[in-house]
Amino acid sequence: MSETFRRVLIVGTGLIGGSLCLSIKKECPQAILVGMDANESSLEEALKVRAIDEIGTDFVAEVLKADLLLLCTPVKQTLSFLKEVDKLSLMRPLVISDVGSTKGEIMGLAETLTNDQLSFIGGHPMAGSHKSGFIAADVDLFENAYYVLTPSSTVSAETVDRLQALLKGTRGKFVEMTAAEHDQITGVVSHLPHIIASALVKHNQVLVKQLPMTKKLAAGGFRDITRIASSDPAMWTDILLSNQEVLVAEMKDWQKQMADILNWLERADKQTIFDFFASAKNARDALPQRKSGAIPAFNDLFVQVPDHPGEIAKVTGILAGANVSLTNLKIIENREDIFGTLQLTFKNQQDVKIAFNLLTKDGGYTCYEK
Ligand SMILES: NC(=O)c1ccc[n+]([C@@H]2O[C@H](COP(=O)([O-])OP(=O)(O)OC[C@H]3O[C@@H](n4cnc5c(N)ncnc54)[C@H](O)[C@@H]3O)[C@@H](O)[C@H]2O)c1
Ligand SMILES: O=C(O)C(=O)C[C@]1(C(=O)O)C=C[C@@H](O)C=C1
Repeated sequence: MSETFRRVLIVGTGLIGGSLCLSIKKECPQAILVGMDANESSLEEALKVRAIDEIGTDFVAEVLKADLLLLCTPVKQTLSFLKEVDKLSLMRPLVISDVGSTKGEIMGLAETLTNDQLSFIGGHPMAGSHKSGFIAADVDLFENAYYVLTPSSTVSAETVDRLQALLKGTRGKFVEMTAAEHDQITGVVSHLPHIIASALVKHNQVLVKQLPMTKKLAAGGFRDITRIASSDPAMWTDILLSNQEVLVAEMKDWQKQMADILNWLERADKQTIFDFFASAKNARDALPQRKSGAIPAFNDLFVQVPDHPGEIAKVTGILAGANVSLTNLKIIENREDIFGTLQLTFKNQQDVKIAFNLLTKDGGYTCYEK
């Protein structure tokens, strides 16, 4: 049985770092988890629910004491931390891993580290959300999700085993691959779809200005395909710039595909259009089903409210009357001055269902879940 990590420093206790802390605490409660984050509220939330044991204040001092450093920040920030740690005089071995959505750039840097106390294992759990911060962290986020590891060339198999043992509570499926393979695959299945989702929302905005009803008619299809456009723009800027080469090639390919479809449409080529949809349907239907956990429930309810003073208090009053607590309430932009949308977030799906019934039946509100 290999030795476990005693003191773990997690930098970035947001969605991914926070979810990792929760799953480490579940299976390896003996590990001392020290959190650091630029956002104090994420740290305080994490400490409050004992996802971390301590809040660190001095990065260098904490690195010197840690056995494992988990970098859970946006990709470009992770690169800066790794460069900083490489310069330190470490008195004992330190294993470092990250969770960044791209692997080529970080592994390129990891292979040039000169500090012989460091071992770097790139990591990327393939599950997430459009939400950010510890508030969105979930102990089950990585259940049944692939967890990619890209150990650098000097790292021993035993060190990789130690990391996997610590992360056992994620219930992720660990898989090793090269950074280049990782970036090629995620470029296609994750990064390009994010660009397309955001471009679709931007495309829609033009018509929203001319025909405001566009917003209201955007139903399940538009909402499903654009959910990820609500993700953190800073994180996605880093991802695109970090996987630039792959994405430039993929976008050229995508443009070619769009040009082909445009051509079939202009020529009203019924058979080719049918074949396109049929082969896409077959491929989509053949995707492996994901078991519970990997697709997180967002516990959100969207409520349409008339733009009257006191309307928000009425909604929260109905929920308070039934003892249903909210974890977040957001007013979604409303330019029509007729109805606005409240995004209510609850602790679990059961509360979402109770709130849905109360607000539709007792309150007469129109509610939907995504
Ligand atoms: N969101 C996803 O779906 C997803 C999935 C897998 C991997 N990732 C990767 O995980 C990493 C974190 O993403 P996330 O979704 O948890 O984002 P997040 O915004 O929820 O968390 C990132 C945290 O890092 C903190 N941070 C940023 N710069 C910092 C700095 N200089 N010092 C200290 N703290 C700093 C932020 O305050 C934030 O709390 C990214 O590299 C991302 O590419 C994201
Ligand atoms: O489900 C989502 O919201 C995600 O965007 C998660 C998602 C993805 O599937 O593209 C996003 C980035 C990650 O690096 C891994 C997973």
